[in-house]
Amino acid sequence: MTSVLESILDGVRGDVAARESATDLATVKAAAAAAPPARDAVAALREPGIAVIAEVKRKSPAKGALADIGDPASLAGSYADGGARIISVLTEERRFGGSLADLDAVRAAVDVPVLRKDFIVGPYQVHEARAHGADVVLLIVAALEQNTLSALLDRVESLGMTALVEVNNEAEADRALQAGARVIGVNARNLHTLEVDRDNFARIAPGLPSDVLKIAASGVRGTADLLAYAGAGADAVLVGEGLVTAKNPRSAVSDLVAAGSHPSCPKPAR
Ligand SMILES: O=C(O)c1ccccc1NCC(=O)[C@H](O)[C@H](O)COP(=O)(O)O
Repeated sequence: MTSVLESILDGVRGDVAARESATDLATVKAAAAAAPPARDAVAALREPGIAVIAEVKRKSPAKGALADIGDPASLAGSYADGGARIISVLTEERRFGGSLADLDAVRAAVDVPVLRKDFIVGPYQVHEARAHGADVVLLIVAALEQNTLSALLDRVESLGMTALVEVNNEAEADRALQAGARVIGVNARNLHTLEVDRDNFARIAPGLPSDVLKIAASGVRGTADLLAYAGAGADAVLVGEGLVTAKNPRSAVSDLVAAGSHPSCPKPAR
């Protein structure tokens, strides 16, 4: 049976092929080269306290419609005002309702680094990300052969961006390290089954080198989850649903930021 991830990837490959036949790689590369330099996301993640990466997420395969986000720039502005260190923008269209136009709008609205959150399958999307102002690009280990993962990571870094390499188990974490990942996201959500296991981070993070930045992704509903992830060694949490469904996204972010910088919060393990 086709897993959720495989079916997302099938759609993404078709969409990338269509965009590439409209605008060729050379044109996208030139636009990327002309873009202002990428912001330093690693420095942002290394600031004191647990970093909050706040996501612009309209819908998802797991939950369906989450939020009617008419103005992603305004939402991103609220996240940044609340203290988010990085804004994550889901650009996948079919299953998440995102777009590169969302990335453009968010890039223009905030000064903090912006993550292109998508299902990257090849170099075209990496150059596209840079051309649209992304500073960070997500690479999902489960979606990529090892040689492709290593090549894409090198390409992301060669464009001055940071690769956030996502894993869901120890074998994927080993592959991320082998590829040279310096920023690893441990997703609580299994992208094949959509099952969320918040203990996943605590199982995997202790096996990662101390100089690797560790991001706990998915399933953060409030400060208790942030504190649990911090106690297990997280440098940052990545939050989507909990923020887009909040009555006041700015205060939801600032509550998380306050919890993550309170003296009683476990310090990032670096
Ligand atoms: O969110 C999903 O349903 C999903 C399904 C399949 C692949 C990826 C998916 N989500 C991407 C993410 O990693 C999350 O958007 C991100 O970690 C935030 O998660 P949450 O805070 O639980 O919305």
